[in-house]
Amino acid sequence: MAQDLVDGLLIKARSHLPPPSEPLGKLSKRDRKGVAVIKLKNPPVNSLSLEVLTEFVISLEKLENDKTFRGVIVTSDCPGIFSAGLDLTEMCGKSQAHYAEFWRAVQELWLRLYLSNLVLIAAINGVSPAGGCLISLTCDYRVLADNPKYNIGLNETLLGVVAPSWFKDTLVNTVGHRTAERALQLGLLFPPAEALRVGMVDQVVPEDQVHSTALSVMAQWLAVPDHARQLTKSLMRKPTADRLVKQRDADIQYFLQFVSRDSIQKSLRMYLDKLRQKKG
Ligand SMILES: CCCCCCCCC/C=C/C(=O)SCCNC(=O)CCNC(=O)[C@H](O)C(C)(C)COP(=O)(O)OP(=O)(O)OC[C@H]1O[C@@H](n2cnc3c(N)ncnc32)[C@H](O)[C@@H]1OP(=O)(O)O
Repeated sequence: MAQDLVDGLLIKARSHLPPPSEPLGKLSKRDRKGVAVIKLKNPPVNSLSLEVLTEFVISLEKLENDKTFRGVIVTSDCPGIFSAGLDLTEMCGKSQAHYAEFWRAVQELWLRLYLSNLVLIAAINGVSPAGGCLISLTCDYRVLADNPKYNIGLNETLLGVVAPSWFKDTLVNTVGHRTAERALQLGLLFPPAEALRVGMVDQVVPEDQVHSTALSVMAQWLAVPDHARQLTKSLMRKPTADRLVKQRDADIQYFLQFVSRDSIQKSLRMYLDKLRQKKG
């Protein structure tokens, strides 16, 4: 087992058998070949800082270019938290140049994940608001741990900000227009049973079965010839991705204008203060 620890992101690239302590589930040894595991590791809440976003993109690129790998399981190393979403401190009180660099990195990660040739399975082992939810939505399949605390959704409006059009598109492509419209306006975070009902996740399983289920699902997806599956994925997703590709700079400018507004800075600061005060 090759293991590589990058700042903020633990990558376990598994080209051989897992250690015997891990349950094999229903999988044969062959099924597990060529599957990497990307574990987000940026304690305490796996927020997506510029550094994490950058490392994530580099790791994906490495896996895409290494023909040993055909699938990736995306999961978390932080107990109870898949990802708290974009790092709010990257969007508060920083320079215009910083905002631009940060937003380009968010765009880049979304494009890489959404159009990845690899099979991506999200093993969601914790709460997953906003950007955390977005990461899982870019995957081909989502397995969520059955824990009432593990809410998932795009809650941006509750922070006083707006989910960008490509966040919205990703959700619409997953759950349909009406469900997305309601979820986005209300900033809904769905508990597991609701998330399953609306199609935000594909399966809800007991917490100790998330990883083994993700591996079983992976085997099913890897049984399909790569070229046919990849072209089909591209057919389904490229029109959505192209909308951002065609206007990346304009999207960054829009973000800059939006995030620089006093009212938005105030909303974000208040939200962060509220999180900090929670501790008491
Ligand atoms: C183009 C168009 C224009 C569009 C322009 C706008 C586009 C914006 C799109 C935004 C996308 C996003 O993802 S915005 C991010 C949305 N994320 C969220 O709402 C999640 C907020 N976090 C939480 O709800 C909770 O922290 C949760 C994840 C459940 C974990 O709860 P816990 O009790 O375990 O932990 P907490 O005590 O709350 O948090 C531990 C510490 O982590 C910090 N923290 C928590 N979440 C954080 C976060 N996202 N970023 C930074 N820091 C965070 C807290 O402040 C604490 O800091 P200390 O007190 O200092 O230790």
